[in-house]
Amino acid sequence: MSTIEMKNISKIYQNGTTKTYALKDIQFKADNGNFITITGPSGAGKSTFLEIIGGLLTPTSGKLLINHHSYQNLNKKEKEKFRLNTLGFILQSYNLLPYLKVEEQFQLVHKVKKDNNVGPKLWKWIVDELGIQKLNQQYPDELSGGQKQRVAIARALYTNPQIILADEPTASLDSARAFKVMKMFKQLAQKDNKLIIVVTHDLRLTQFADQHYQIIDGQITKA
Ligand SMILES: Nc1ncnc2c1ncn2[C@@H]1O[C@H](COP(=O)(O)OP(=O)(O)OP(=O)(O)O)[C@@H](O)[C@H]1O
Repeated sequence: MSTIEMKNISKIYQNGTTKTYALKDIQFKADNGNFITITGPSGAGKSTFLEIIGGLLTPTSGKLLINHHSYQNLNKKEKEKFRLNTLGFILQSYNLLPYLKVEEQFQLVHKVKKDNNVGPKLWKWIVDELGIQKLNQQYPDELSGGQKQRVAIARALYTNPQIILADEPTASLDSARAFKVMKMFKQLAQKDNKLIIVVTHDLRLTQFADQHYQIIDGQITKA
């Protein structure tokens, strides 16, 4: 069972004397088995929201509960363990290592997390769904933007995370590919009981989600 809960989360960025109120008193709860999309205009706070859940950013105030435990109370090692074992993060920048072939990108993940990664059957399904079967021997700079994005999605799924956070995971994909990825996420939530949260500009993607939220001006509402 994986649950994320945000209680009165606010985030203020401060640059010199300039304050930006990126998130304002957010209340949010999500359970495993759900595929959730979050849309909103540019600068509304979507990435900030996702990065706080993923532990990449610390909120200015409020509480983040993961599986009913306070994330902020975990020590550094426990936070690293949670991120490695439970979380899959698909970032806007693909973050592929330029000197590794595609198959080596996955092997590297395996070196870092040896156990409880995806089994061969699920991995084959993921690779087929993403259409990356033939890319194993390519280096990132030999791939198109869409191919890089699909490899980055596969890499995040390799560790078989319970919670998947994705920031604009289909920005470089054409509509058909983007919809295929959404269907894959929906299936992973339903069949493998994962919690998947996708932040996107693309309103068409919300049709695949179990729940859809909007973030506007730092505030979240269920759509
Ligand atoms: N490191 C930072 N320092 C200062 N302000 C920031 C920082 N990161 C984000 N902001 C500001 O916080 C607000 C929310 O930004 P955020 O990136 O979360 O929005 P977003 O909805 O993800 O936007 P986009 O869709 O364009 O990626 C914006 O006003 C942004 O300019």
